[in-house]
Parts: sequence; C-alpha cells; structure tokens
Amino acid sequence: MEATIEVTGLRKRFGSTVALDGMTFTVAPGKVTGFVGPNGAGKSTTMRAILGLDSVDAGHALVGGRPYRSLRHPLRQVGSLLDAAALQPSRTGRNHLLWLAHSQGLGGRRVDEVVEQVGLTSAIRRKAGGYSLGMRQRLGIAAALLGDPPVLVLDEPVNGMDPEGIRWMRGFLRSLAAEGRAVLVSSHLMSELQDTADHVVIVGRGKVIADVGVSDLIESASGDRVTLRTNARTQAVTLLAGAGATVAVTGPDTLTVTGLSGERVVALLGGSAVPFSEVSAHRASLEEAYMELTRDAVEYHATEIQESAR
Ligand SMILES: Nc1ncnc2c1ncn2[C@@H]1O[C@H](COP(=O)(O)OP(=O)(O)OP(=O)(O)O)[C@@H](O)[C@H]1O
Repeated sequence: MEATIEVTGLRKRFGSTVALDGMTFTVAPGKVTGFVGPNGAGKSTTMRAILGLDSVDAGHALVGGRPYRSLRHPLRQVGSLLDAAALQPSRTGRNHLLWLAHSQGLGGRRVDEVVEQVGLTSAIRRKAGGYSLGMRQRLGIAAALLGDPPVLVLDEPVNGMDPEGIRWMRGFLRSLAAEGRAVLVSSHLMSELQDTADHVVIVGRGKVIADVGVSDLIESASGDRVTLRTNARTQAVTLLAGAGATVAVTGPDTLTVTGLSGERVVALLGGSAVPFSEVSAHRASLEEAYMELTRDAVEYHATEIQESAR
C-alpha cells in the first residue's frame, strides 16, 4: 500500500460550529508532517475523519488511495493514537496490547517487539491505571505500531511527556519516517515540532493556512537578519545604522541587524575597529516562523472585520 494520506475539501459542522471548512492537504511517505494550529482549529476532527470515526458533510479523506472504512486490514495499514488516556485501568499494559494484537491476528511476540521499541519493557506488566500520561503515550504508540503500518496518525503524542520523553519521541518519530512511513503528528504548539517535522500543515478555523517544508519556512522567516554580539553596542548601532541597516537591540550585548549581509557587517566593524565576538546569520525558530505566518492571517482577519463593520 502507498504510504499517503489525502484530505480533500473536508467540511463538517457541529450544530452552528463550523469545525472543518474545506480542509485540504496531503501527507507524503518518508516524512514527519506536523499538523499545527490553535485549540479548536479542527485537527482532531480531521484525524477522526481520516480514521473513519467521524462522518463529514462534504469532501473525502483517503489512506493509500482508499477510504479508511474500505481498507481490508486497517490496523496493518494505519496506526493511530487519538486519546492515550482511554485505557482500561485494571488491565496491565501488556494485556492491553495482547488484546489488541489478538484482534488483528498477531501474537505475544509482536507485543514484546513494540514494547521494547517504545521503551516500556520494565513497566509493561503493571496495571495501566498507574501509568503516567507519558507512559500512556508510549503504550499508545506501541499499540499504533502493532500492525507495522506504513501510515501513522498521532494526535498530540507528546502531551504530558517530560523533556526526556519529548526528546525520545522526536527521535522515534523521525526514525519511523526514515523507514518510509507517512507520519502525521498534531500539536497546538509549533515549538513541540522543532527538530521533528520535515513539513508542516498549519491550520486555523477548519482550513489550511500554510502547507510548507520546515526548512523553507525557517529560511523565509529568517530573512536577511544578522545577529551581532558586541560589548560596544552604542558604537556598533551608530556605525551600522549610518550604513543603512535597521538595528534592533535584542540583548545586553546582542543586536539584530537587518539590511546588510554578514560579510558587510564584519567589514564595517573591522574598518572602524569596533570590537565584536560574534556575527552570525539569524536562524528563526519554528515558533518565530509560525508567528510570522499566522500574524499575516490574523491581520487579514482584522482587516476583513473592519471592512465588514463599515
Ligand atoms: N463532538 C463535538 N461536538 C460539538 N462540537 C465539536 C465536537 N468535536 C469538535 N467540536 C468543535 O469543532 C471545532 C474543532 O474541534 P477539534 O477538536 O477538531 O479542534 P482541534 O484543533 O483538535 O483542537 P484541540 O487542539 O483543542 O484538540 C471546535 O470548535 C470544537 O469545539
């Protein structure tokens, strides 16, 4: 089966609430695709539609070219984690997985493999009711992997994880994508996807705001800005502003310079004997890039509102 997800023109209302308003994007194999947007943007509803759990008013979602409900062995084709908290608390983690494995015609050996993959071996014979949220997330990922599916749909998998767990999850998701799987991961925090996602689909109010590669997004948000570290801040500001740059003070000994290349900044400082300890091209964080993108969307909405109020 082809490892892809195609979402086309999904529309869904809950009473007067528009949850999905023409949601359209694709998820490619071999990549982690981040699915990001604020609370209520429609991420979970889209994932539920992909997994055939929610009907939609219009549009369609295909996994490997077919609707989920028509897949012959769905759990061998798509693994999902929607709500890690949904567990039978009196059952051990291992029994939870065995029960799921048996329903798919798989045995205990496969359970042991996925438990080891997610690093839960030492806790797997304990009752799941005593698991932390981070451990439940690991158990949920193990369950998603049982059928060794080429497509993974994970709703907020790092929710409740400690920094060590988040670091583990980042590496793990990347390794699953490196095996050629299509991995769709939602988050309401762009920063959670830093160092994980290759591609991001940014959503708001039930539709896609941006569908872009992470490196392109960061490059365009980084602009032609240069970070300068100097203990002669006043001299540097006067010199660089005089050469036509826009200079912002961003720390006690840090300036952000826009409008001059790094080479030109070095040449100007050197020529006037202004001391500095670092000149580097500014690299925006994923969070900054997100703010920049969504700011435009917010301004656009504000203009729309003002105009409609006239
Ligand atoms: N079962 C439901 N009944 C009524 N409204 C719903 C239902 N499910 C979702 N909604 C509404 O649809 C909109 C989209 O919700 P959804 O849960 O898909 O967003 P989300 O992006 O996943 O948000 P979050 O990050 O909070 O999980 C929200 O306004 C939500 O309140």
